[in-house]
Amino acid sequence: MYISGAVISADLGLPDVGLTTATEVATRSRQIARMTDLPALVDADTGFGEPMNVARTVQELEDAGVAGLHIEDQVNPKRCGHLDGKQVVDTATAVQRIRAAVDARRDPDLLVMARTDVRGIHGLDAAVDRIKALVDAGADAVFPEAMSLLAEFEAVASAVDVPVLANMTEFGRSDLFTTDELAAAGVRVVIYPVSLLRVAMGAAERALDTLVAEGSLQSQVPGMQTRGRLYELLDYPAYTRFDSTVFDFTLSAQQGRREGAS
Ligand SMILES: C[C@](O)(C(=O)O)[C@H](CC(=O)O)C(=O)O
Ligand SMILES: [Mg+2]
Repeated sequence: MYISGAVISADLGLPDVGLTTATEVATRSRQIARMTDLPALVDADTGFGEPMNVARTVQELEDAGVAGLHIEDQVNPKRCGHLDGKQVVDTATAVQRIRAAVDARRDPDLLVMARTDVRGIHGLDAAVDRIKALVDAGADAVFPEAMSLLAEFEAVASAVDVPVLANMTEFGRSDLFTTDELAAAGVRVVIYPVSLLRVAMGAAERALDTLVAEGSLQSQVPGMQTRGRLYELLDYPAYTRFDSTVFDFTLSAQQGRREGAS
């Protein structure tokens, strides 16, 4: 399960250009990680400062309950890896960030993933060299950003022994390869970082247009998550052990109230 920096930024009404703080990302990560038993991988951007800040970021995220995080080699202010005009730090600085992250973790199982944005600036060969240096520095997995061809993933996967991640973000540099295609290219982890935000916000905008056009959301109801499903996800029934009235409503009672009101 992936916790996206771009989505945390959007959630705060901010562009994804390094404006969020480590505290905001850790707080949101804690809220998300507690809702699932799946391992959570969080986007730690550049680590929020110098290598010493990277160390503190790693511990804050570890305390938030994530299973792993990735640190990238962009300069600050960072930007979406699929945009033009990115800049990266030199290899020594990138390596220092990863070393700081690896040394700072207290849980040896916390996954430290190194992301490199070099591909979009200096090309694939330079990206592969950078990735090898990051793995030598202790990275447990790698995230080659803004790749465009399957063959590029293959080149990275055959250059290192650690798992390789593919970023299948829409409207980016890469075609949206299938998981089978990526697996055949040696990729072991795939993220769809902003996809559910795009799906949900696409639906929200269409619903608002409908409300303006039709004066009601009635026609949208079949596409909505039901009240029952939401309550199931939030585990309402579990709270009846504290207060038996918490979950004593029925849909027919609601129906009755509606009819009574009309
Ligand atoms: C993966 C990513 O870092 C993110 O924050 O989710 C972004 C996603 C995006 O902007 O599409 C990225 O830089 O690729
Ligand atoms: Mg990001």
